[in-house]
Amino acid sequence: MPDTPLLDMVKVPADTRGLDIPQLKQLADEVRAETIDAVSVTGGHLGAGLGVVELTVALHHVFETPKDILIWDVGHQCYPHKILTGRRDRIRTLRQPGGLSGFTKRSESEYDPFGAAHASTSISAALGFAAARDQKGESNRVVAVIGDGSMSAGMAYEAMNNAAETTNGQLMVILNDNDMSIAPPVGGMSAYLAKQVSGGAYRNFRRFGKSVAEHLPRPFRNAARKAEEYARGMIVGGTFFEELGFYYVGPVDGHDMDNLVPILKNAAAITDRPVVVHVVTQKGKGYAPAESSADKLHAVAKFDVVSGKQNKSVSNAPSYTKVFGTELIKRAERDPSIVAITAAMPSGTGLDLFGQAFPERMYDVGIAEQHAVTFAAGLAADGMKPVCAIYSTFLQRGYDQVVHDVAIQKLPVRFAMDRAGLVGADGATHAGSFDIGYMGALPGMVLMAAADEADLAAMIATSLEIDDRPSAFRYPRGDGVGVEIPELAAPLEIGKGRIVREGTTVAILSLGTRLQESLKAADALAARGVSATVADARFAKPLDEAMILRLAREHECLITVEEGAMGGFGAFVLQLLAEKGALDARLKIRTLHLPDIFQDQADPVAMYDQAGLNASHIAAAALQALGVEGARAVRA
Ligand SMILES: Cc1ncc(C[n+]2csc(CCOP(=O)(O)OP(=O)(O)O)c2C)c(N)n1
Ligand SMILES: CC(=O)[C@@H](O)[C@H](O)COP(=O)(O)O
Ligand SMILES: [Mg+2]
Repeated sequence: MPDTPLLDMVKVPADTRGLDIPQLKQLADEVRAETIDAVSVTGGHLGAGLGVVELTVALHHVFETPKDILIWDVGHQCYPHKILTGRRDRIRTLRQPGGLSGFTKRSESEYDPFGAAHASTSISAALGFAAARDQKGESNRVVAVIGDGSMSAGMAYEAMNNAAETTNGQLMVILNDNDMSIAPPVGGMSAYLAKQVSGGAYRNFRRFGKSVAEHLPRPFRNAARKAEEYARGMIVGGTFFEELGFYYVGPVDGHDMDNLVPILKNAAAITDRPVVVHVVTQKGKGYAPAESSADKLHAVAKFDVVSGKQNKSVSNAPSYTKVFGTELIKRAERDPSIVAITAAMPSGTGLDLFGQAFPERMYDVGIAEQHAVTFAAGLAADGMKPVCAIYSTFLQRGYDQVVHDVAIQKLPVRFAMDRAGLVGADGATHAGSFDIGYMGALPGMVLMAAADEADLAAMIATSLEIDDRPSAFRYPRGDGVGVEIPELAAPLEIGKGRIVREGTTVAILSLGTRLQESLKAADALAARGVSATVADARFAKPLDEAMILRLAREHECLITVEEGAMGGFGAFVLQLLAEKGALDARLKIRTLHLPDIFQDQADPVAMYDQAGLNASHIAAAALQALGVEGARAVRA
């Protein structure tokens, strides 16, 4: 590599515009090395970013960002983009408290015109920008970069379907086809794209240049018609996109700067209709440990650059995800009607284990949560026991389907909601904050929250026995607390909580894994001479009315604690007490829940501290409610 690193001179994309192709190639090499080094100290998403290094350099070279709009789908591949857009000095704060987000974020930079993290939103957002430019008479280009995996979501088609009649040539969609999602891609679109790519060598610049001619203003077109040959393959391929009114260009080698730059320039010259440029890349490109890894190092812990060895934290308790996967296998061995559905997250949900055991009974529907839910509803309607495993945050994508296709029809779909509560480094976009409210509001829904891994096993058993209505159980990202899990957990009595510790003055009513902190809070209160009962609600719906009314009746103070936003469990308890006339001046109540803000990334414990949901906060809330002096300074 030449002496003077170009990356030291390139602070923002404008600094790349005077570079020639060899220099752009050098810059790409430097950006790739910087990305690998940065992620080795921060952890995060690696494979996707490595796959778009050349594309990122070429896009910022060809388009005048930030005036031209560049929107990354999901945004997990945006680290090279951040390095090139004035954030190289902070790239080693990625996903750290107070540091750079692991995804694109409007508040972080003018080069991030639209935030991401949930997949398949980029074309809709880009179309919005394009339509706005049309309205304002501005001619800047708008570019959306979307991966092949993210093209499996309905939202991408909704936008493609709408594009041709919503804007003229402002919109360009770069389809980043690396033939990977987190796992290998699934579905017809993936097969279609593979066919496009397999149709011979990638198109190159020499032939494409002439084909643009027919899209040039008329005076130039005749000159172009003299050209001996239009690049038929460059134009005719991509029928699917052409039918949607797009001009299809590709497939193009996304690592070949010699062709990528001129092709992007030519595609940018097409202004009479939206353009899709089908770029073929390799996820994990340029880093051997990523290239050889099955998941192309989609997400990594901190690692040693030379060996690729990750410093993964070791715990003697299994993760909740592992417990879910293992328990479901046990149940499926005994019940052939059990089938499992994931929306492109087999390893994240633990269903990869289930899929190995029962390949015919595990469905990966791609990034398609809406479809996953209604597909599960169809399975349930025809007598199967579908377990739909979708992260709490991603289930938001399929909520109307939960209401309309599952709950109203009282279909016994089982929802395994992993990543419930705060998730840490992925920050606000991935927090499972809202499912208690949005699932608990549905008539007939049985909604459970595991306090530990043994509870999770029992809730899986409980859910599988519920055949007359939908049920859901939530559990957090990360490891359990190390309690023993029975070989075959007994199902719970629906709507029944449990008293874990008897006391007299304060009742702490916990839902989910805040139980451990609630018990520590009771100890802290005891040290201050205050006796506390600790109860595990287990069910957010139906509530254990008898237990809750008794707690209210027999204690001076009632504290509810949940790993969810306001309008969830605490609200349900308050509504119950109000309806039963159990709210009176004697009873002092505090509902502890996630704060009414979107919390940025940090370590989960620190985030729960910020949220006021650790033991010291629970104890302080009780003392403050009781009017005890110095309530705030409780050391738990
Ligand atoms: C709605 C939604 N569902 C699931 C995910 C989890 N997820 C993040 S990246 C990814 C795979 C994306 O594949 P692709 O678009 O091909 O990008 P690549 O990683 O291959 O660059 C998935 C499933 C998500 N971010 N959003
Ligand atoms: C980018 C994305 O959405 C996924 O990769 C997500 O970050 C996975 O989250 P977990 O690491 O909790 O499985
Ligand atoms: Mg992909």
